[in-house]
Amino acid sequence: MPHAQCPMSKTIVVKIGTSSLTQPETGQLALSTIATLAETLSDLQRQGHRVILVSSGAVGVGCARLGLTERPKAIALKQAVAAVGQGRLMRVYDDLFTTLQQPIAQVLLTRSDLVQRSRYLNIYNTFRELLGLGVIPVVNENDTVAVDELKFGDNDTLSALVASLVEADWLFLLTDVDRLYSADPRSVPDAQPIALVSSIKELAKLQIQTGSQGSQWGTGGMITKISAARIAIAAGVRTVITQGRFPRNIEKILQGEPIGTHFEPQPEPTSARKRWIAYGLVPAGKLYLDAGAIAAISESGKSLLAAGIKAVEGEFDTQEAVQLCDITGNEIARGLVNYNSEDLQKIRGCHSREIPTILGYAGAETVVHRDNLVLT
Ligand SMILES: Nc1ncnc2c1ncn2[C@@H]1O[C@H](COP(=O)(O)OP(=O)(O)O)[C@@H](O)[C@H]1O
Ligand SMILES: N[C@@H](CCC(=O)OP(=O)(O)O)C(=O)O
Repeated sequence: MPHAQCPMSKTIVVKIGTSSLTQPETGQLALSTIATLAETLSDLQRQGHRVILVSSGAVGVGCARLGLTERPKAIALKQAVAAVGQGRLMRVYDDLFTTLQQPIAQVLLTRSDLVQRSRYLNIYNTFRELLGLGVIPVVNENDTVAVDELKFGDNDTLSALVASLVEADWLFLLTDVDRLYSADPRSVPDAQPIALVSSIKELAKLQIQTGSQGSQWGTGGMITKISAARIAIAAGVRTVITQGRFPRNIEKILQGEPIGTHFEPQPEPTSARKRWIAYGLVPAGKLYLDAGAIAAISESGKSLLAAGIKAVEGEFDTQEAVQLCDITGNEIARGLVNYNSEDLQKIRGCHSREIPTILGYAGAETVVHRDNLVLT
């Protein structure tokens, strides 16, 4: 979020996971970590930076409050527990930040808040006002009302979307390991630490193993942090994975110390509208493309034509978002379609000039125009 007054001031999004906010043995709050985090973020705010905290912990704290020893699996129970924990969590944050004279705000988001462009922009305006007022917004998913089909699912993704929305300079993903490794260091003792990932291409080459899940209370494990980093760096946000137990490291990292794993931002960030298409919208279907179409969209920056579509999956309307995949289902891009799924089933594989005869009307020449297409 640009700031007219001070060129040195940065927009910083910090995400802290349940594994750092709670003590692993008891599930009780890790008070010293939270207090140091509050001090660090308040100091950064006072130095002129704009700070947003994305905090997990509603479910973990709710469980501790209710004496539950395991993260609930049933959705209704999880939503009820989150309602207990979120209030408790905010109470703790507000006590600590108030002691430090730092106002905070609670912002609870659901996936559907980002789908509609007007709501997406509205959230942007709210963040801008809060940051302009010197407030630190404390963001979480609104777990109590979120439905499965429309969920961020994990706060790593949420924090990357928030960082992209506000065009942050930095995203810090605080967790219970000191950095990213070539494999899960808990199960692979000789896993190699990774200090720097300089591009999305390099990330693919590293072939990092992440196992299937995270710690006992965490949700996504390392895999969601890596995909969050991809979203953030595509938006031009420098991303760091580092240990949550030492929040003061955030200041050291900002001063240039090589702590944690750094992901360099893409030099030419994807435009705000394309970021909304790629990550704000929820794709309603999939188009499977042949090799020629993949080369055309990914190497030559061309629009997608019907001729390159091998198969169509899902039911969607015109102007909805779909995933563009290779024949095995790997996503390459996302885009807004100019035809609904029913019409696409009829014209897939056909030349554009045949479309009016097949459909009985002259539709768009492209299925996804390059202005509405974004490589993921
Ligand atoms: N390649 C990897 N490098 C580092 N940690 C990994 C890796 N793969 C899996 N992990 C695991 O991910 C865990 C952190 O994820 P998670 O428990 O979801 O944390 P949080 O609650 O901070 O979101 C670590 O405890 C670690 O065991
Ligand atoms: N919204 C959930 C957190 C989901 C989540 O991503 O948790 P974590 O892996 O600990 O960051 C909560 O507040 O419990």
